[in-house]
Amino acid sequence: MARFDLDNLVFANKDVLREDWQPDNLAERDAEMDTCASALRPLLRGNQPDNLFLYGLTGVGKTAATHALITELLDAAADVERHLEVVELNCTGITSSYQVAVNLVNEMRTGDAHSHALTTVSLEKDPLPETGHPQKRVFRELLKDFESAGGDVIVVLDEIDTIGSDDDILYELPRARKTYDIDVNLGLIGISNDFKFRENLSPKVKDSLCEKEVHFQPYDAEQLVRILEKRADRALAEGVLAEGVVPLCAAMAAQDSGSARQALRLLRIAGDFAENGPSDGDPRITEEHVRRAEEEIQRQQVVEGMEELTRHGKLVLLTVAHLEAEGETPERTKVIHQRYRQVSKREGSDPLKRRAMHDHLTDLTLQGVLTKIDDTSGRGNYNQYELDVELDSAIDALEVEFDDLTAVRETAHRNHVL
Ligand SMILES: Nc1ncnc2c1ncn2[C@@H]1O[C@H](COP(=O)(O)OP(=O)(O)OP(=O)(O)O)[C@@H](O)[C@H]1O
Repeated sequence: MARFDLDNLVFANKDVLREDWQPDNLAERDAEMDTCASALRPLLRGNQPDNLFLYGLTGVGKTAATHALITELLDAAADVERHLEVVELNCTGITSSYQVAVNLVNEMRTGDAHSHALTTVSLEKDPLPETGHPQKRVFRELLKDFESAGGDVIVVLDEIDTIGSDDDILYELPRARKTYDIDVNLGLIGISNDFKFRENLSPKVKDSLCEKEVHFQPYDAEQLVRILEKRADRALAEGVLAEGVVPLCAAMAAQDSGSARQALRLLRIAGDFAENGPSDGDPRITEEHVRRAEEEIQRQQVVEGMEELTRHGKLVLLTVAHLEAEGETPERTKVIHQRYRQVSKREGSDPLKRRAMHDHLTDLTLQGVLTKIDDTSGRGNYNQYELDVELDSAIDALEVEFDDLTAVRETAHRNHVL
């Protein structure tokens, strides 16, 4: 096939399988969207809405449902001739209420406000500097801007957990009508995948932000099949899907996380393998492509996770990879530490004490690279660790940091674990 030949492609519209594609009708989230709609409906009659807090694990449709809902609400507001403005902020990297307020102001004031999926306000005012004002003053500016927007306002704060305990804004915004005497109905939608953040909210914030809480449960395999089928219909060329591919992507994602993002990613990467692999002019996505996609995703995950690791985190992972190649995992912390000391010395690093090394085992477990197994057999209670990713993926990722890992691969082959 010529390099840019457009015949025999797997994808009809690959964008439909991408993360930022907004489905017209969001399947499988009717109940959650109904609850949210009932909280926001008062706006259509010029009344104060209930604030909403949407939470659930990653990839379960919180943001997609919010976008779909706001689109419906804006249509309904236009029908009854009510002026409604929306400001959306993704709080990733924002760590304080002050920064949230400045970013909201600038979201409304700078020309690129509409680059956000939802934001509809666009004021022609100078942006605020990121620092240097008292917090109260920034809050006041924000509320003045809400008034200047000329209608009622919905503020969407996605990934709101990044502000941690610096959460004044979640208390101030819902009270703004009273405290700052502004004549705007204001609805706040907070979105988070951090369950601890929700648990740790102070009672006063909980009362105001979480007037209605909506828990998005992980999708099960059947739901993921229906979600994938809808998107695959538009994304893929006719007849390219082998039977069993969608159920396999759905089952893998349901078993692991219940995330639609993960299921879509599996299908997209499987499609890439099918489109770019040998096909005799008749490409088809097969279950084999899905399995390769899963390995590829895992490999990427480890590589990404590795980038965040310190040198000692990497040495700990290398140690567990050695043990895995020898067929010795799961293994206890004590033994891992003994091997880690040897590995560190060989790699020219001073080994950490056992407790400090154990912190790295915990971090790697939280990142999903290792699994911890409680061993209560025999005397005492031990933690054991093993890889939670394919050994092959871990070695690939480790090769970025360490020179020659051929010996680990050879050991793994000898022991039939690769
Ligand atoms: N019910 C659904 N139907 C179709 N696509 C969906 C559905 N739920 C989620 N998706 C898709 O899955 C991807 C992830 O969804 P979304 O960003 O809404 O998840 P989230 O719960 O907000 O995750 P995070 O907490 O990581 O931000 C998006 O591409 C979204 O379009």
